[in-house]
Amino acid sequence: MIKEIWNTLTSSGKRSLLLSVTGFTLYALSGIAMMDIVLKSLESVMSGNGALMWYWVALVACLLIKGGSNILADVQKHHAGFDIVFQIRKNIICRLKEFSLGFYTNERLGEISTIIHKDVDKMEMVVGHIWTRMLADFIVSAVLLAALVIYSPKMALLMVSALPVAILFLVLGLKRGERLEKEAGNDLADMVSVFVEYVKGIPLLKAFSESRHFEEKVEQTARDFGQSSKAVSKNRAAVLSVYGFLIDVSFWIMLAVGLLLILEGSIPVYGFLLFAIISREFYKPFLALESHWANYLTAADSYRRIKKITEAETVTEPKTPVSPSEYSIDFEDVTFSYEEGGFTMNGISFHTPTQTITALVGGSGSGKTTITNLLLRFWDVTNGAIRIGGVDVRDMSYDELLGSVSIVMQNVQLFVDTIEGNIRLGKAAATQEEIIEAAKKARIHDFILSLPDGYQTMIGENGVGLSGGQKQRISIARAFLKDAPILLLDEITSNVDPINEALIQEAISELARDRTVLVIAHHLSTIRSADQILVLQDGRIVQSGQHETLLSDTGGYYHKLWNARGSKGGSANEELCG
Ligand SMILES: Nc1ncnc2c1ncn2[C@@H]1O[C@H](COP(=O)(O)OP(=O)(O)OP(=O)(O)O)[C@@H](O)[C@H]1O
Repeated sequence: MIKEIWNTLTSSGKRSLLLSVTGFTLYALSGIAMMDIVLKSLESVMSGNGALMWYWVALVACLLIKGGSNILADVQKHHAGFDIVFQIRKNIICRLKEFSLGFYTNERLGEISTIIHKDVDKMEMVVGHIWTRMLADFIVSAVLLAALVIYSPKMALLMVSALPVAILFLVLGLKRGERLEKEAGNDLADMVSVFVEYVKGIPLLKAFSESRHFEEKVEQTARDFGQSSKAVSKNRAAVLSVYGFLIDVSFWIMLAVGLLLILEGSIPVYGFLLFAIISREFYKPFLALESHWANYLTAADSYRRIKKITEAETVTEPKTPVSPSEYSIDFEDVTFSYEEGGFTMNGISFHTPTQTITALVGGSGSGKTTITNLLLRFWDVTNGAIRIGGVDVRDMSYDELLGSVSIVMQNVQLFVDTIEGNIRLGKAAATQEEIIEAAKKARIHDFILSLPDGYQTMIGENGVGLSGGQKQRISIARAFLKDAPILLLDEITSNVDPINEALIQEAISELARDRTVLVIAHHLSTIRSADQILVLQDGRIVQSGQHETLLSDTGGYYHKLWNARGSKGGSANEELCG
């Protein structure tokens, strides 16, 4: 991690880091020098040498160096910390754009947001606040040890006598802490994820009087996190107390034996006092070792989660992308499964000629959405191929693939922006006229004009303030504006009033014209005139053809679905194909 973080820093970040370490080192050394000067001046006063003036000058000089180096270290440590945070966030943002959209279904929103907020911020703490001080403290210790060994090897040896045992004890304690920290980190991510899910689902849970069950789940994750955090703190406290005690043992052995050395005349009183005072500075990084290390562990855990994003698989782009010349769709013996042992699609083959409509019908979980997901490369097929205009979708540039497809799904995603801004998502460079034209085709223009701020009306998060049908028509306007040759349509099943439903149906019929359309059909009546109907069951195409032909097979699955459609069937004038 240390090497990777160092490589992530920009050259100015690296410079700031080194300057900060230098500043902290000078700060500590000048403080120690001041103590030595005071001792020396005491010795000189006691022995009657009157050079006190020079000691004062030296003290003032050291004080100025101490103050200046502290300012330098503090300013530069923040520069280094912000540099690493900015670089990591920049890397993550770049990666987020490269992932297949399937990544976002797998990864939980709460976990991603914890990584971006909390984990990345911890990196600032490691680089700015921990590394700089830790490095400086150890440099100071090494300098002091060298100086004290030269002054009195015996006393220096006594000073470090219990250190190896203390450090061994600490390392073993920290190893245990590492495992506990990891568990606590995972529990935190789980808690945040469940909490976000809970908050997002409150209206639904209330509607189904199901909130108690979910509250228990939230409580349980909070309890798990509380317990794992407690285990971390308990372990840390125990290890720290024993470790501090062992270092203290070194110190007191040194003083006790030091007194004997004074008596036998091996060291002067000045030397004894020098060790008594300066050894405290020598021990400082060792005493802070546990907290440095504990912070390092927390940061390493965060860094592991950050790498889950920065090293997750992205969509592979072809070396030499190919563009299709027309927009037929072919699935050729496609095999796919989301995970081992889970839902599997087998031998899916079909051909949708350009500018025709293919409807996907089948029970819930039969694989209709999976077919559209595979076309968009949200996941890649395990075997077989998917082609647009004869070109394997993996040979098209991902941007071109996504640019060739408009999607109108049931769950419309709207952003906190103006209505115009939300429609403009279909084409960033669209003119005002183009946006109005798209809204007219989507049968939403009159409604927008009836609002006090018209196209500049702000809409709340996820379209708060708009009805389901209005949101649908805004998403249809986006698709008109994008004007892509392929349209993926998830037929609306949510309850919209009859007027909205009729308007949506009219708009969709117009949108479907002259495009290659794959429609996930829930109302069989609306796709009776589709050019082709694919009937899916458990991840396989069990029937295909046109409505009348399929219906005439009285033993077939389509016939069964048609008879079971009941009130969901809709009326004849709802035909998708206009
Ligand atoms: N991201 C995923 N990871 C694992 N399994 C998944 C994932 N998405 C869907 N599935 C599973 O794949 C199967 C097919 O799902 P799919 O959404 O394609 O069905 P569908 O026919 O569109 O259903 P519905 O009409 O209810 O939307 C289901 O069993 C579903 O649980």
